[in-house]
Amino acid sequence: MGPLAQPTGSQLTHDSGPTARLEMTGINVAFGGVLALTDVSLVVEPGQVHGLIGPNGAGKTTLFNVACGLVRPTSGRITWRGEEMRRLRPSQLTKLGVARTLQGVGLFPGMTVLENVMVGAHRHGKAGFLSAFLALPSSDKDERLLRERAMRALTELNAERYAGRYPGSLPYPVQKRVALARALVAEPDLLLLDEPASGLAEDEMHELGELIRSVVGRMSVLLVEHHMDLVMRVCDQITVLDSGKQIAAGTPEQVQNDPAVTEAYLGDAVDAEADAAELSNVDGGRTHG
Ligand SMILES: Nc1ncnc2c1ncn2[C@@H]1O[C@H](COP(=O)(O)OP(=O)(O)OP(=O)(O)O)[C@@H](O)[C@H]1O
Repeated sequence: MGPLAQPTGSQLTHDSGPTARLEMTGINVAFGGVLALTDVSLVVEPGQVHGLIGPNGAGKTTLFNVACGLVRPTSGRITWRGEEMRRLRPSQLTKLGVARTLQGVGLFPGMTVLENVMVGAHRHGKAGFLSAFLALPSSDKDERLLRERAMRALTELNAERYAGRYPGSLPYPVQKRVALARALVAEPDLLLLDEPASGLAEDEMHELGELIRSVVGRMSVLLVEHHMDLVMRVCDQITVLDSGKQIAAGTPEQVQNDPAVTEAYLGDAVDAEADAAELSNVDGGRTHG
């Protein structure tokens, strides 16, 4: 389920107004015997950046995947623009005004950067996804418009000079920018970002933060991210998960000052330290024993 699902009502049309609100309520997800999410609720308000944070294994990616329809919750309710969603196919995301970037970059290796971004523009191009994908636009005019939109998106991401290159020949941070251009070119009302800053250098992360803030007038954003400074800088609201449960929610300031959050992260750090100590003992044993 998720915005990928068909609305149970009749409205499938584009609505970029203030009703563009994603609401997930009482979400439970079980993978076999593992409870990945227990009674989690989260609302992405129109025009806001909502951060989703938590230590490793907290359930962030699972909730993100619920929001984009890749994981079907065991129970719970998802509404998008006031319409309850039921089971749907990922191909419907764009039509519903939702775009996402996943942890992996996910570009098509056999297509140029420009063609990759053109694929993302199909929501607005009359030529349609299949035509764009097969490079068979229904008309020269359609193709020209599609190209112009894609170039504009690449320019916004400062990646226009790579338009004719193939993704595999580009550094990882550039590939990430192209993936973001592909998501933005559809002009979504909701942008879902899963760890967009991973693998980025400090200055690139700063640029990413500015970019996220710059699109907020046009869309809302759900951001899963480990880099706390980025999250605290760009988010209006934050939900914190730990072991599949929501342990805090609020503004960056509220969340930062919440003892439950400190404890969850501290616990994680202490575990990591213990693991590291254990590892160094093992290593020491092997080397010197
Ligand atoms: N497909 C799956 N099958 C079984 N268990 C899964 C699956 N996906 C996730 N899990 C489990 O669900 C829990 C939540 O995982 P999830 O990846 O959502 O956490 P996360 O907060 O995104 O972690 P990280 O920050 O390490 O990416 C973990 O215990 C994980 O092992």
